[in-house]
Amino acid sequence: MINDCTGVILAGGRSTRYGGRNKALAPFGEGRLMDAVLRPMTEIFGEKILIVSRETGLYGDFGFPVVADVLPVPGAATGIHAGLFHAKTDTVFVVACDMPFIRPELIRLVLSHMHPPLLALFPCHGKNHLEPLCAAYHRDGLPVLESHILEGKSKVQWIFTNEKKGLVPESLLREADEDLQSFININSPEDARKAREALMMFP
Ligand SMILES: Nc1nc2c(ncn2[C@@H]2O[C@H](COP(=O)(O)OP(=O)(O)OP(=O)(O)O)[C@@H](O)[C@H]2O)c(=O)[nH]1
Repeated sequence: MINDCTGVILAGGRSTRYGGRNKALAPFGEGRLMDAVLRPMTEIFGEKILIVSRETGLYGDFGFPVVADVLPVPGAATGIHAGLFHAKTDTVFVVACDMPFIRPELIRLVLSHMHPPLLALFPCHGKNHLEPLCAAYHRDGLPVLESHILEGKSKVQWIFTNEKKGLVPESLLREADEDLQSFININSPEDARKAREALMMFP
């Protein structure tokens, strides 16, 4: 178990592409989509997990603290900001509530490369495709994150300067997760249907 880091699950989205029904609570496997994300996260972080949302009343029955966004700008970046703001550790590992195939090995790999002076560390695969919603962040990045969000910039992967930003290359990622399934995310009911099928074939 990793002690000096908090696992943060982003769950304050509007699920527009999911038809407006909260996808975090959608049935998935033997539980809900959120349960599928919580399982690998608890394997790594134990009790040290925060669920971050605009509304804090939605997730009380998952057994983890639910904390509220701090900035009034909707978006995943605001959730990351709130995770860093509320966490009691300097480092957080953030994952979206719609990434049910995230592998504990991948989380461990990313965190093993998170060292000063990095403020953010992103998995990188394909043609320079960064994964800001499955990444590690340091508390010292809060001010820069906050000012960019308030300026209306939401692409977290481009907020940090090159010296403060690290990338975990695809070759290393594949050692932890050969097919990079960790990065599959569920946006629509059709995505969920395909993922449930995959789950039945490869439980
Ligand atoms: N805390 C918090 N999380 C957010 C917010 N907006 C999005 N998220 C989360 O960020 C992750 C990625 O969100 P998206 O899939 O891009 O957006 P979404 O709102 O969930 O879905 P769409 O409305 O279909 O775009 C999901 O885990 C969301 O729950 C927000 O304002 N606050």
